[in-house]
Amino acid sequence: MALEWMPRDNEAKDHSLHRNPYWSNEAPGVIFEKKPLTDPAGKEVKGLYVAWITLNNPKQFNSYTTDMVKGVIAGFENASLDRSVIAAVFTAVGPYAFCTGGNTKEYSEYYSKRPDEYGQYMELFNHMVDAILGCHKPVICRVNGMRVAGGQEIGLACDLAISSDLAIFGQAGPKHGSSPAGGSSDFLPWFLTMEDAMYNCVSCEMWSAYKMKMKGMISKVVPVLKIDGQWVRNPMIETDNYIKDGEIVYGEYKTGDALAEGKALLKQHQANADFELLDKEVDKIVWRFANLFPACLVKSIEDVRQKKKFFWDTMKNDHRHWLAANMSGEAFLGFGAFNTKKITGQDTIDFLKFRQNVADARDWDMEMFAEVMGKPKE
Ligand SMILES: CC(C)(COP(=O)(O)OP(=O)(O)OC[C@H]1O[C@@H](n2cnc3c(N)ncnc32)[C@H](O)[C@@H]1OP(=O)(O)O)[C@@H](O)C(=O)NCCC(=O)NCCSC(=O)C1=CCCCC1=O
Repeated sequence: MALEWMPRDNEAKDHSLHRNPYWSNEAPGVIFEKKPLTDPAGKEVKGLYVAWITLNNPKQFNSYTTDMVKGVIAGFENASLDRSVIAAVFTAVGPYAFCTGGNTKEYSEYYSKRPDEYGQYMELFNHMVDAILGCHKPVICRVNGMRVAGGQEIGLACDLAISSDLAIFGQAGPKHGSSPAGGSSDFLPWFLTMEDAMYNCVSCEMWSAYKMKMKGMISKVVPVLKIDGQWVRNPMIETDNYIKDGEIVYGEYKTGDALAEGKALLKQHQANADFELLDKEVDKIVWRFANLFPACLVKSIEDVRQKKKFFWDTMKNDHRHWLAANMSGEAFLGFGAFNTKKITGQDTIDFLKFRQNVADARDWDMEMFAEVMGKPKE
């Protein structure tokens, strides 16, 4: 006799935390989808899914608004708790950007000079990073375009990145009034050498996908331009040569006429980018994961993730407080300058004048701020 006599409740419970209030197909928003798992021949596997969490704000380069942050949290928390989900894919709409971070319009027009409001926002932002790092499914960043600022931070929180070769990677904070304290300063030194992490974090220079692949920050780069039926690698980036005149040129921007030609070709074709190869690579990884023991897989992933979490968990509350305070000073100026670039014709402040004012121990009042901001054009 077995144990049939023991009372059992066999009705499957619903563990999903969220009922999609922050998901929508309307931009700006976050799209949450459960796509069927497919085998290498493209055949659907019954009852198993991949959760796709898609940032949908292409007009503003998929920057996340406050409500979108909530949508991302809901997406990862539901994916984590869904027993039919194999992996989560984090991506965005369109051929230009995965994400360029916080929405600078919201930052400038609402959060600047409201430090407590921004502190509350940062709690949501930190929760978004925690939801990615805490998702009990493998998380793949499908980098459909540039991954900049907070976009780089939420991308680095993912377990693996597969990238379009048109993507660029970097930070924008020190140029536009913030610091890469949404994860990059904690994660990047794990991905790159300390020297590279330092420079990429602070310089606001954008590095190509090929360069980042070479440096080990992402898993795979694929072309997305298909011209006359042929895949064409990013025409602005050197990929055919490794060394020129004793310098590593692979992954660097071309120069002179070659760069101008590349730019023109990109301008002509980027809008019609084809993500077939990108999706194939994502599917390949998901299929590999689907054919591993789920518990052993996620335990292994979370053991590696823990190293990223170590510094993030140590620093995240401090980041929240500093970023809140900063919203009344440099962030007011930096995001204000970027947000008013169409009014003034310049997207940054006059940094040297600002430093001169600081050197003269000037009060940080609106008079001093006005001296360094652009002026409305006639
Ligand atoms: C370098 C850029 C990312 C790309 O430059 P470029 O290719 O020249 O494109 P643009 O013409 O600048 O941008 C195209 C349109 O998109 C709008 N846009 C771009 N990014 C944002 C954004 N983040 N929010 C809102 N709108 C955005 C841009 O205004 C253009 O619109 P238009 O109407 O003119 O067509 C460059 O775009 C850039 O530097 N963007 C700003 C990046 C930025 O500062 N992000 C916020 C950084 S701070 C952050 O993310 C943080 C995260 C958590 C921790 C704290 C924190 O600060």
